[in-house]
Amino acid sequence: MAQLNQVLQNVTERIVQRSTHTRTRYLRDIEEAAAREPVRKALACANLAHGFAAAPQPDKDELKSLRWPNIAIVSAYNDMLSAHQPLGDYPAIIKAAAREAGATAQFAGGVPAMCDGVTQGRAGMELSLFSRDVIAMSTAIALSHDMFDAALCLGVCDKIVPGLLIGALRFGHLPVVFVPAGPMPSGLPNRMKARVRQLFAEGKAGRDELLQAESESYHGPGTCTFYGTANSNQLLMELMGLHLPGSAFVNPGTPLRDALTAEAARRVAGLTSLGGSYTPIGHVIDERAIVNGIVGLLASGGSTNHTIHLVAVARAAGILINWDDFEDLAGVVPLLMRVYPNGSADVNHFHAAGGMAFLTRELLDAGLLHEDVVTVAGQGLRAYTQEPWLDEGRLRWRQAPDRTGDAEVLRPLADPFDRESGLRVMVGNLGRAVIKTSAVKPEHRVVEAPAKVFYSQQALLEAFQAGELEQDFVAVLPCQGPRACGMPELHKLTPALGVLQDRGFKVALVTDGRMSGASGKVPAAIHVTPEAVVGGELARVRDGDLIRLDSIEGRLEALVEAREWTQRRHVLPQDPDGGAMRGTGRELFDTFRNNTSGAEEGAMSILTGLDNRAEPDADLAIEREATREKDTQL
Ligand SMILES: O=C(O)[C@H](O)[C@@H](O)[C@H](O)[C@H](O)COP(=O)(O)O
Ligand code: SF4
Repeated sequence: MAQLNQVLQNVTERIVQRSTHTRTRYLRDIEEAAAREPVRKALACANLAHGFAAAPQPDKDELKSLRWPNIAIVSAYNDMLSAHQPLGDYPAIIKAAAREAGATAQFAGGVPAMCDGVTQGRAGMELSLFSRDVIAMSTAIALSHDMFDAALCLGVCDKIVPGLLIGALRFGHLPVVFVPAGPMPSGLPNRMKARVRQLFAEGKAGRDELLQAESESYHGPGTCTFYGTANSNQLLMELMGLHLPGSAFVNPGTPLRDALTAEAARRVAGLTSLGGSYTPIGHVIDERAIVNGIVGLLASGGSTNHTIHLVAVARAAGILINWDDFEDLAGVVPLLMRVYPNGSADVNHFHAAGGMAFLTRELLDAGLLHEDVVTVAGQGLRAYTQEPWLDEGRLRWRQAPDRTGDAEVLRPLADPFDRESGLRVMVGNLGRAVIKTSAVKPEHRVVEAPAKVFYSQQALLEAFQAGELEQDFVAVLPCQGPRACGMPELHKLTPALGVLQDRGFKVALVTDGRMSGASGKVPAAIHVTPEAVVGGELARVRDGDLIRLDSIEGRLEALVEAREWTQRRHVLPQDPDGGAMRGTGRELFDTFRNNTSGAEEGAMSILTGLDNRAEPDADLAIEREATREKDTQL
């Protein structure tokens, strides 16, 4: 255990060193912004009167008296995301609970939220990644009213929690609690849904049958039950200390869910400078919290999207991380959870088997999480080894079960699903990439096959339907990166590539685009950086080139004779930005595409002015090699 903890300490110390300049400045900035009295006291009368003009009289009196803390509600409610639909009822619960706690609460602002399930495979997916930055900016607009002593962020899905968190961190002097809605009850198992999709892709199931399966899987309010980016977000909010303990996977529309929402309002009021335990979010999210998030993501087989979002969130707090940090932790963090796409269970099964409290205790006791952290539940992460329950209507917390409720879903550290968590950084002559192998069978973790280059998902799917892909091949999709077309998820490829894999062909995907957190069984080296349209090596690949994807050794290579390779031109399609999509608003995001950083820097089109370019530097590589060598001796 001591050796595992040593790697955790080494990686954390490396991040602290790398971030000294930016983190010091961040802490200084939030110190200067912190107020020891109601923030709204600094407003002129006119500003203040505008701020409470529409408030109900009791709140107006309190807002005018400057006695009580005032809480901002920032919400991503809409009817498009099943996960966000329950949030519509939360402001009323929050306002009532705030008053009980001697505080007021105002709906400070809404943020947009895109459902990646609705836009998957469509032009709207090209706005998805940058919607994270729009959400961060919208959060800032809400909090910019300067009426607030704390905030509650209501959001669940993919880019929404990262966007809310980036925005809230830029008001790092405020205490902030994240409030989730929880997963929908289990419907048609995800594996059966995926099976019907493959049958449909093969023409063996009709559209009615497919729609029936999808509707039985996605059937009500709440987060989709696979372990994708949305549910990875919930795990991160717990392990980074921004949820009340055990909030992540309590179903919506239940008494326990509503009790946790009300308690979040009471708790955040108590965390203000007026509440006696001032806990600004900028102190909760420090290097240790970020490392705890990475460890939890790895141990759970979480979404690859967080090799981008977590980097961006860390930057917003002045903390610089890169993919080497993920990989070095992945070398010692075991896989303790198997939830679809990494298994057949869903997050409700995980929760019932012991859930976050069990997982947190196992990792803490192994020295794989920093315990000495600041959280919204108080000092130390040990509180998160408890789960909430209602004792005759009273919200309480109790210890996690000693044993897992289902060893097929959740394992103790002594008996992991895998000694390593299955996230690798791939290096070689095609650039740097990431791959998640926790859902890839061992026999598919090395693929060496001829390249077939496609410049769109549609082109590959048409080739599949035409029967042109009945062979071993590596699908290479360049020009899918952030600057090219907003780095869409290419998850629509999963059923077709899954059919070919099931037919016995060795298939893999290499792209500078993303995959969904729900992708999994087909080996995919994604987020290739630098991306093709800025000179990345994917643009040199030609049909027929032998590509080797070796996720065991972490190598991604075009096996082309060196001289021929370097003499090749970069080939880009006529319209490398994927073409202006008429009627989809794509052109409104030109500024984001033109200003975005690379995937390993969080693909950020905001905060790019911060002095935070952290490249994987030579010293780091030497140190990493040394750490690796040491690890192999473990
Ligand atoms: O990163 C993710 O987890 C995905 O973006 C997810 O939020 C999205 O909804 C998937 O597309 C759902 O999977 P299906 O498309 O397979 O339903
Ligand atoms: S998990 Fe994905 S599909 Fe489900 S509501 Fe969230 S964004 Fe939409």
